Amino acid sequence: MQAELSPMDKAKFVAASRAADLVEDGMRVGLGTGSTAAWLVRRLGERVREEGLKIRGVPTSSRTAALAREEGIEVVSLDEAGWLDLTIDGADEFDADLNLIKGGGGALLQEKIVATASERMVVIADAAKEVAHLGRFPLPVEVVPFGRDTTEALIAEMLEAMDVMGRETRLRMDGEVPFVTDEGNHIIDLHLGRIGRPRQLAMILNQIPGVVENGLFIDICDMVVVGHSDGRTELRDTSEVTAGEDRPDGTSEANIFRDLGD
Ligand SMILES: O=C(CO)[C@H](O)[C@H](O)COP(=O)(O)O
Repeated sequence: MQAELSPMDKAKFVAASRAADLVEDGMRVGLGTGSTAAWLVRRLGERVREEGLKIRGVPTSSRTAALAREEGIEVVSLDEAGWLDLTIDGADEFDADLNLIKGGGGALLQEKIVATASERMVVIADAAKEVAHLGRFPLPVEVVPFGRDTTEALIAEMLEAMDVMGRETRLRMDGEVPFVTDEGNHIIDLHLGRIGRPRQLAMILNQIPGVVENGLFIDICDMVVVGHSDGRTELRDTSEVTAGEDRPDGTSEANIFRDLGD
């Protein structure tokens, strides 16, 4: 099956496989949402079945919860688990400071709550997700349905006042109807092009009545596992860059590290 993977899926697969090796027996693990996180959940399911790995998983969406159960992972709520040892999730973009845009899959609210409740957050991403400046990917903002158009107008006004480059706001649709999140909210995607001050933007967005949460993850991610389509993986954290090898056939050489320097 894996011989048929597209180059991007191979990259996602190797990143997810390498991150799955960070999970240890007894851990309470936040399980991300999206196609990369789905590889992680499948790999953890294999480890549960084959190695008898015992973990409690806290999913970040109903989709991930269903997949984790299918894979035989014990699923618990965040409140049952309390503080988590590790969360592993995908991202739409990451920069050199490991700040992120997330929410392309519409699960940003649970993802941010779960990641924030974790001792450590590791992002798994194909190399195309790395950017010099956040904002090429539309920034998702979760809003309550009540007064949605007014909230959107307030966001647009704020973007103008902040002199943000691109200012297009677009309600996310699911066919003919607005996309609805697991919490029953809607998403407005902000097409900004480049976000000069992500920290400020994240704080200001959340001050607007009607905004529930935004997809900027600032100072939350501790490490990014970057996957390449040739099977290579690299680890990024804010202080160093290291690289290793993984194979897209599912076998792992994850302990081979090579220092890439600056
Ligand atoms: O934030 C997310 C879901 O809300 C995802 O992690 C993000 O959209 C990346 O998805 P994928 O792994 O499919 O590229």
